[in-house]
Amino acid sequence: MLGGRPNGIRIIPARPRRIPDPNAGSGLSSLHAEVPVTPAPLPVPANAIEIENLTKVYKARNGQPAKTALDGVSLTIPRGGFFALLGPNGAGKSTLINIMAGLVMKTSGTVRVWGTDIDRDDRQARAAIGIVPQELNLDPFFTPRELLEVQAGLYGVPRRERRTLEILDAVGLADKADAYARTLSGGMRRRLLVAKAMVHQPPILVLDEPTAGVDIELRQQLWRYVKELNARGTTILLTTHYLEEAETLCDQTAIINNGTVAACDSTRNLLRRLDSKAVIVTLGGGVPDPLPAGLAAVGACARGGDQIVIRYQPSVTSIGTILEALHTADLDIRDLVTEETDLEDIFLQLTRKAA
Ligand SMILES: Nc1ncnc2c1ncn2[C@@H]1O[C@H](COP(=O)(O)OP(=O)(O)OP(=O)(O)O)[C@@H](O)[C@H]1O
Repeated sequence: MLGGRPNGIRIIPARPRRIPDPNAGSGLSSLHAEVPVTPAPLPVPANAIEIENLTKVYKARNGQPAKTALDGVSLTIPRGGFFALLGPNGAGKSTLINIMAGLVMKTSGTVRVWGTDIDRDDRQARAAIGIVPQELNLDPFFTPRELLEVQAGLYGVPRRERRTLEILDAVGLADKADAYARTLSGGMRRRLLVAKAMVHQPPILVLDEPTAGVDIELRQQLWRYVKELNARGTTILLTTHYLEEAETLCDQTAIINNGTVAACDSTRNLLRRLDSKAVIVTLGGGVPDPLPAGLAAVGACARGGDQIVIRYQPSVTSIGTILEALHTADLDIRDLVTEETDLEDIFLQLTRKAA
C-alpha cells in the first residue's frame, strides 16, 4: 500500500526548472505546454478546497450562444473529507473540476486548492491534486510501469521516492506492470488512471465518474483502495451518477444543478431533509374498502394487491402513532416494512424543483 505523506507533500524538486504539462496524456486538455516549478513543501491548510463565488461563462462561439456553466458557486471541501459532487448532465461538474485542475479558465471568483489561490500559483495548486479523468485515455503502447514512471518524471518525483510497483500493487495491477496498456480491460485501465493520479502523492484525489462501466467486483476493489487512501488522510472529491455510491462512501455531498449549488451538507443531514418515510403493510385478508377511519387519518392508502402504504413525516407523526392506528384497526398483518428516503429522492426533488 501507499506509504503517503498526505498532509505535507513535497513533490517538486528544490532546483527550479520547467517541466512539461503533468496532465499530458491523461485525456484532459492542457492550457500550459510548460509550467514553471516552484520549490517548497506545501503547508497543511484547514480546508482542502475553498471555492468562493465561482462563475464560468463559456463565450459565444460558432453560432452557439454564451453559456453560464457556473453561476456564483461557493463550496468548502474539508481536509481529509470524502466529498461527493452530484448533478445531472450539464450541471457544471466537469467545468468545476477542470478549473481546479487549471484546465479551464474561470470567469470570476476565487479557488484555493490546498491553501493556494489558483490565481497566485496555479502550478502549486495543480501539484496538490491528482485527477482521474472520465475518459479511459491511455497510451496503448506503454506498460503500466512505464506510464507511472513517465508521470512521476513529469511531476519531478525523484527516482528514490517513486513507488511505482507499490502503487500498481495497491490498485491490483502489479501482475500487469509490464503488459501493454492496450491489453488491459476497461476496469484495469480505470484503476491504472487512479494509480497515475497518485504517483506524486497528492493530498487531494479527484475522481470524475470513476466507476462508469466498471463491473461490481472491480468497483468494490477500487473503492477499497480509495477508502484506504482517505483513511490515510487523502481528501477525496468524487463525481458520480451512482447515487448509492455517494450515499455509502461520502461524508459530505453537494448537489449542483444549472451551475449553482442546490444543496451542500453532510450526507446524513441531506438524507434527513426530505422528512419523509413510508410504512408498507401486507395484509392477510385483503385491503378493506373503505379503510378504517383511524388508518385513513394517518394517511394510509391502498397500494394494490394486499398492501397498504402509509407515508408520513417523522417530524410530525411518530412511528408509535402509526403502529397504534394499525393495532386499533385490528387487521390481519402478514408483513410490515419501512422505506427510507435515499439520496436519489433528495437529488430528484432538488433538481426537479430547480427545473
Ligand atoms: N467548452 C465549452 N464551450 C461551451 N459550453 C460548454 C463547454 N464545456 C461545457 N459547456 C457547457 O457548460 C455546461 C456545463 O457543462 P459540464 O461539462 O461542466 O457539465 P457536467 O455537470 O460535467 O456534465 P456531465 O455530467 O454530462 O459530464 C453545459 O451546458 C455544457 O454544454
